[in-house]
Amino acid sequence: MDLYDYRKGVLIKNKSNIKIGYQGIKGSFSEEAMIEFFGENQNEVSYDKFEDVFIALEKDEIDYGILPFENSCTGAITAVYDLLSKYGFYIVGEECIKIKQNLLGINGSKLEDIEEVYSHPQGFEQSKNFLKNHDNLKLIYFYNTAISAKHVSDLNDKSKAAIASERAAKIYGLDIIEKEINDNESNNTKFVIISRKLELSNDCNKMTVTFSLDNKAGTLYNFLKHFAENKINMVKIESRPSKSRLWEYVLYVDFEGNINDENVKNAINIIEQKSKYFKLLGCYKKKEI
Ligand SMILES: O=C(O)C(=O)C[C@]1(C(=O)O)C=C[C@@H](O)C=C1
Repeated sequence: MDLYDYRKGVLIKNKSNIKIGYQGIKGSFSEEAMIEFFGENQNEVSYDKFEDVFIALEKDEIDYGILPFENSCTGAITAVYDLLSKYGFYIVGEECIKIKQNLLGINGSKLEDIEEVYSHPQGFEQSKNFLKNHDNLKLIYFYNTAISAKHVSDLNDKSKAAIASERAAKIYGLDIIEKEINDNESNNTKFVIISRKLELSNDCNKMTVTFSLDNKAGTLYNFLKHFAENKINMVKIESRPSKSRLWEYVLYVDFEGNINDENVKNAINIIEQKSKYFKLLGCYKKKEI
């Protein structure tokens, strides 16, 4: 496909009167990331599962979805990569928020009372050290950290706790039994804003492309050298099983630049010609932290 075909995408998103979908309920980190990116009082729709956000976008029920993409300690949220490829949507923005996990219980409950803890798998994964030191706790995997907090509040039982944010504690009237139990102090999650259409603008300074490789010696080097030769700063590579052919992979590469930069055009033109499958997933504004 000629690079210029990509410009059929919408130019610069119009942020008024839009419907935004996220996974979870009020008090989830996804909702927090949505507020950070789009601002307060948006026309928001919440869903139980990541895939529900994709389905809603496909059905035109929402204009954008916001989903977690990578945690600074636990790595890629691979389910979201796979859904992005399944539904063929685009990345139009990114947000990054600091994640502080807390052990929450109903009013008056103490650590000694807790027997069962509810959270999203990421909540447990990010609080491994705390949980290792309290291995009597039974962990119950739940859709989302905030849904866990609400559930504990509804159960109104001193033996139940949730791992979730301070904001979720406030919203669902829970006490913080143990503050900031995440293993790493600089625990951040990057979120992507997804859309049915590609959006391009001159102030975009980060891009994501996805492509597949032949399983032959030197193929990856032969692809990646085009980034180096064009002096492009690559910021991330993620590899996911292609799912259509056994032991074949699809690469997701993030790099700095804009689709209109000559060096970017050179590199991605060559990579596109050489790869069996290629897609420009997005050209968006990098979140500076
Ligand atoms: O459970 C939430 O509150 C979410 O928004 C989901 C999610 C995730 O899937 O990674 C988002 C950010 C944090 O890393 C923990 C959980």
